[in-house]
Amino acid sequence: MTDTEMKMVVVAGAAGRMGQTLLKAIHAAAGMRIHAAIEREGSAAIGKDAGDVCGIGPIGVPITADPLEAFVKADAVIDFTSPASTVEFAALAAQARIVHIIGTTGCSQDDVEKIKAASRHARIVMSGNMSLGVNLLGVLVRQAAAALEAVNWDIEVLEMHHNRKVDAPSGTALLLGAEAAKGRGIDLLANAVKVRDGHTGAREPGSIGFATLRGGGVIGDHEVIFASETEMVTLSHRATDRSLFAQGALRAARWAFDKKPGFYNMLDVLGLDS
Ligand SMILES: NC(=O)C1=CN([C@@H]2O[C@H](COP(=O)(O)OP(=O)(O)OC[C@H]3O[C@@H](n4cnc5c(N)ncnc54)[C@H](OP(=O)(O)O)[C@@H]3O)[C@@H](O)[C@H]2O)C=CC1
Ligand SMILES: O=C(O)C1=N[C@H](C(=O)O)C[C@H](O)C1
Repeated sequence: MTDTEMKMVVVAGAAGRMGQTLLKAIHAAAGMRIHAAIEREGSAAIGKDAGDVCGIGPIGVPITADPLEAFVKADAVIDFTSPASTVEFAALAAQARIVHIIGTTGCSQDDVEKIKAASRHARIVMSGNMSLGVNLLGVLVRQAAAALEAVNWDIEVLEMHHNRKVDAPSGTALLLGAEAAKGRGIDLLANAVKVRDGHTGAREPGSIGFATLRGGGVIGDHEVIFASETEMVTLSHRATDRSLFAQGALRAARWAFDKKPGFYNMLDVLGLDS
């Protein structure tokens, strides 16, 4: 391992589902070190050893609520937290000139603009899904949407997640919807139907519909359905272990290390056609 490789990594939201998964993945990764682990001010995890929190035993890294101190000598921060904290961390990552990997979903357009502004000085990779499979699926959805013309084929995106998820539709569903819109040459925001309730009227031709299911411990299921009068094509992905997302995030951090400041996504990291 040399100074030209990713080493010192900060985990934001260290006590969360993804935070714990990331701590374990970084601890096991060749050449990478858990430089710091941070949580929200007032969290019950503050002061605890990050290794104890994620179940690998003590590693001598206490969880703190001081992101600036954590970022200053770090190479990267990996952040699966909440929109407000992610916007704050992007500004601090820019100040510290480090890599910022963002898995947080549910960010508003305004949040994304602020994150993009921070990417003038930070190398930021942001994606609603860090897995190879979902990003490949996105490329396939774009191709299918381009090939199956809107006049005959309706597009619906269905997702199911665990009962603790707080945002809807999922970041992945929106990523897949965006790829479908790209394939059709339309704007997703102007054509998305995210809620149906009551007397909705007939389906708007050319729209892209979203349906959200929540229940149990489902890690992440997604389907993109192309439906015509006479046939149906379904492209789908199922995540069966959260370590999938952590491995994608580590890959993104390594990739971003020698890049120029900028706003990147997983298609850039994976070298898939964008
Ligand atoms: N892109 C991808 O591939 C994936 C994205 N995700 C996304 O990642 C995010 C987190 O998911 P998940 O781990 O399941 O959620 P959790 O709620 O389990 O974890 C989020 C953690 O972040 C903490 N947090 C909130 N605010 C701050 C702050 N200001 N500073 C430090 N820590 C903070 C939370 O603390 P507290 O609970 O005290 O608020 C919590 O411990 C979600 O947006 C989810 O959709 C998840 C999986 C894959
Ligand atoms: O909150 C989750 O758990 C997940 N969130 C991401 C999303 O919103 O798509 C990715 C994954 O599906 C798990």
